[in-house]
Amino acid sequence: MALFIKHKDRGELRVHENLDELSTDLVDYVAELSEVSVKERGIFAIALSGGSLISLMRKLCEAPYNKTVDWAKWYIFWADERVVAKSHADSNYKLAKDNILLKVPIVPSHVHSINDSLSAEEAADEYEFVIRQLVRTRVVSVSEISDCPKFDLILLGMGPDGHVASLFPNHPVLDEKDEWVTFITDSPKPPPERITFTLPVINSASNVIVVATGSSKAEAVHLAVDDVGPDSPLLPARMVHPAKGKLVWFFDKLAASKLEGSQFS
Ligand SMILES: O=C(O)[C@H](O)[C@@H](O)[C@H](O)[C@H](O)COP(=O)(O)O
Repeated sequence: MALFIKHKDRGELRVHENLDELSTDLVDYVAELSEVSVKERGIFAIALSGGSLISLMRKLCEAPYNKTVDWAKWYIFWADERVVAKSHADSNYKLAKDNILLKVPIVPSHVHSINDSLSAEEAADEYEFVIRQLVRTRVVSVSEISDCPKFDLILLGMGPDGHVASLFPNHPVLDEKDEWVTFITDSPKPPPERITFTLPVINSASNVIVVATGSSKAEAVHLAVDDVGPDSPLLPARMVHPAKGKLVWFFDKLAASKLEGSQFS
């Protein structure tokens, strides 16, 4: 049975028995956020990441969600993208397109993928420019607390090293305060060139979801969530702290097995 825990300062933790249960809860929660956002502002601006979370979102293409979600109101962005052609197997856009976007009636002009004909630096600049236009037209809201866009939902996976989006441990882009979108050319996870939302953008979102599954993520989950003290490594996932928004972690019990006081090992 799933366990939902309100952590005192790390948001809500949802620990699931298996991937099937996690996936059902995840798509249910995303569908709920979409409904609230469409009711409140007529739009749902969601930023996706790459990795295994996309296959966990596939149930969105099935009943009842394929009929009940207001797909015409969805605007899709990427919290991070690999700088490869859109047709390349490594492309996060291609991953989402093949698994979800082609299977539901999303408006093609609402899908904001990066320009794959540019260098990493140019693509990051152009993507930020696109988001600035969409903030002006209120497709994406503006944060009340920072000079940042306020996405309705940013969906993140987490690597075994605690990276989220393309923000890797000890990388200088973790300190970026001014840019909304930046780039790296030395990603430890291939491919090396990527663009990524910065921490101020992630932490200005209305909702942030982090999904982590499998035992290889257990140590990073512990370091990202538990009170580990200043001597432990500060993982990017621990820096995810939406100032006004809601943070929800979706784990399977393997990923949650090293959480303090864990009943999941
Ligand atoms: O493009 C990417 O590489 C991702 O956006 C990255 O942040 C991913 O979400 C994590 O590495 C988790 O990936 P897995 O769930 O596949 O481990």
